[in-house]
Amino acid sequence: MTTEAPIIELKDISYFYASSKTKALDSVSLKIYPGEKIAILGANGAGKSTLFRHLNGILRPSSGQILINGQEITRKNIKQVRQTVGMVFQNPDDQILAPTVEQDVAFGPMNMGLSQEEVERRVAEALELVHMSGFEERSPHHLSGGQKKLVAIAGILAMRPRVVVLDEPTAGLDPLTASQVINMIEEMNLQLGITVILSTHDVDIVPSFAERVYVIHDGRIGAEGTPEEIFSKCDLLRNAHLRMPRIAEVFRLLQESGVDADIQITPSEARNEILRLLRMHA
Ligand SMILES: Nc1ncnc2c1ncn2[C@@H]1O[C@H](COP(=O)(O)OP(=O)(O)OP(=O)(O)O)[C@@H](O)[C@H]1O
Repeated sequence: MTTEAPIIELKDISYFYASSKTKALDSVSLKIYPGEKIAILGANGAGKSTLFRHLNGILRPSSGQILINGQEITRKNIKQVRQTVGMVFQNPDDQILAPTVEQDVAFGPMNMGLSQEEVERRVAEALELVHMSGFEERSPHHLSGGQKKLVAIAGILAMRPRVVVLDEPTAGLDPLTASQVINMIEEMNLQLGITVILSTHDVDIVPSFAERVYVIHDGRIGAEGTPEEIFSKCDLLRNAHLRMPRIAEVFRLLQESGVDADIQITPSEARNEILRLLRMHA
């Protein structure tokens, strides 16, 4: 965490869907700092998408305050807010509208009033970043789910936002495509300094991706901390309908069998711990 001011701050946000009489968010407070990689971890129906829809002004809170770059979202600054906070929706079909990939990725930068030359430059750059160069003339609707997701991310990157919010970016993707999408998200954080916030219920992708995790359950923030802190709270995870990462479960089973192992949550830390145990017992 840095000493900089938060780029996103939520103060005591609540949201009530009148149609389903659901309090989807209940006094949610959080702070996101520039350059961070954040995971919002929660089970189905926990409130992740509702939370995200507040971050670029799609929904207005029933109560509480949202500050983007220190400013409340107003009708006047909403365009600027959406250029600061780019949103990648769960279902790429909600986002992809143009007949070709190129036109689709160009949509955002064109709406920003940029010159044709600049739009073309940004489209080429964004497609290269998501490894989709060569797909310019293809119809987005005839791409695979993973490719559609990458085109949707390119469309957001072309606007050069400071923050990218991704709602369940790996949902419905096969394991290889899911890890390619996560790698690509990490690259955009590392190379472009973009703050990344993703939501997921996939506990196995969180440890190697996130620097900080917020656990959301029934519209409330249940915990905040590093992945190590979060995944040491077994009761909290169980109450939130989540679990430990598979790797950590192996170490818990070893502990139950009497092995003096420390619980690890990433493959590389797991390897180090196993090597340590092997050396100890050699
Ligand atoms: N448009 C809506 N109208 C009425 N109720 C809604 C609407 N969208 C969500 N809800 C309700 O609000 C609660 C939170 O839903 P939300 O979609 O934010 O959860 P989520 O964590 O994103 O879930 P998932 O992982 O299943 O996508 C749920 O109880 C849901 O039924």
